[in-house]
Amino acid sequence: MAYEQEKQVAMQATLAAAKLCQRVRQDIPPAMEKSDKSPVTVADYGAQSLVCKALGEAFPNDPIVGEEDATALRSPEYEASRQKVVSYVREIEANASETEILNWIDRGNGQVAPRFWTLDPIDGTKGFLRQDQYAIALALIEDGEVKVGVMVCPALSLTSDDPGTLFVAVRGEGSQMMAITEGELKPIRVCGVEDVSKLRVVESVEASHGNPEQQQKLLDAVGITTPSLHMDSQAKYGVVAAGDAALYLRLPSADRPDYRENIWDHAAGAIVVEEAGGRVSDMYGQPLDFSRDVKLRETRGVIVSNGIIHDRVLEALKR
Ligand SMILES: Nc1ncnc2c1ncn2[C@@H]1O[C@H](COP(=O)(O)O)[C@@H](OP(=O)(O)O)[C@H]1O
Ligand SMILES: [Mg+2]
Repeated sequence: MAYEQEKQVAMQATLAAAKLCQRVRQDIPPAMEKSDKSPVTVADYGAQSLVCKALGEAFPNDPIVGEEDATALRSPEYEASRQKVVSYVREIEANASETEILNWIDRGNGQVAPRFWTLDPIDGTKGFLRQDQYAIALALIEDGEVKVGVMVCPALSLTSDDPGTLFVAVRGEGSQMMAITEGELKPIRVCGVEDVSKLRVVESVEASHGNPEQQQKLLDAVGITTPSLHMDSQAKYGVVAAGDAALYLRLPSADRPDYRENIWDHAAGAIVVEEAGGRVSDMYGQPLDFSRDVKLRETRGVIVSNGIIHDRVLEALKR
């Protein structure tokens, strides 16, 4: 099977990171603030450290484009947070030194290349802090195409009562899902459409990450009457891929017209939905361009669907 080693390493690495995140969340961490004012926690750093360590050992030549870097954490001001990161990582990597842990985080400073990984160690940090949904999202991109994607959603239960769901996809080989406690991968498929009005839709919890008014107008135009489910992180891609929702809408925020989506916020989710039979595009129907930059500069809005409903949504958007 193609990319078998990449798939296995990515799954093991994100599961270890998820274990660290669950452990940190028991302690309800205070958030630090990044220079762009977005929140970050010791779990974001710890998760990035573990995933980059595993990738660095298995694929030493692959750059990693990760969301975090250790610059702030290395400063005297963040001594207490640094010690916490080190202590949580050592629960999993007992012999790791502080220098190694910080260097693993900084392996995520790579650039877009012909072959690279992109990592969001905690996608949905606000959800993580609220005790809601979040995901560890990792994708391998070659020549601009996502080849492997893994998302671990530690708080999501779809097939089991126990929380924790992993999604994985390899290009050309379909998408699979497993309840973390069960550990058995099963193929997943997007849902069909019987009655458009009853389709389930997922949107962000954070209103400022999309455009709730325009999204509601669009749903009215398409004729969907079921109230949307609000969920943080790329878990939204997961529920579309698993057939639990038909549509995920993310229109550009009216307050932040200059905002551009990050590559790590979409790469893993996109392949999981596409390989489950769904479709992912921007609001003009263009595919997301993962070949150029950390920011999806040409992408405006993201529409994720079961495929069947996609053109109808794009048509309504045009109107
Ligand atoms: N104005 C904005 N528009 C779209 N996405 C935004 C945004 N501001 C922040 N985000 C992104 O939204 C992500 C969370 O997505 P969601 O709303 O689906 O939970 C954040 O990821 P992080 O939590 O990894 O920082 C962040 O990258
Ligand atoms: Mg994110």
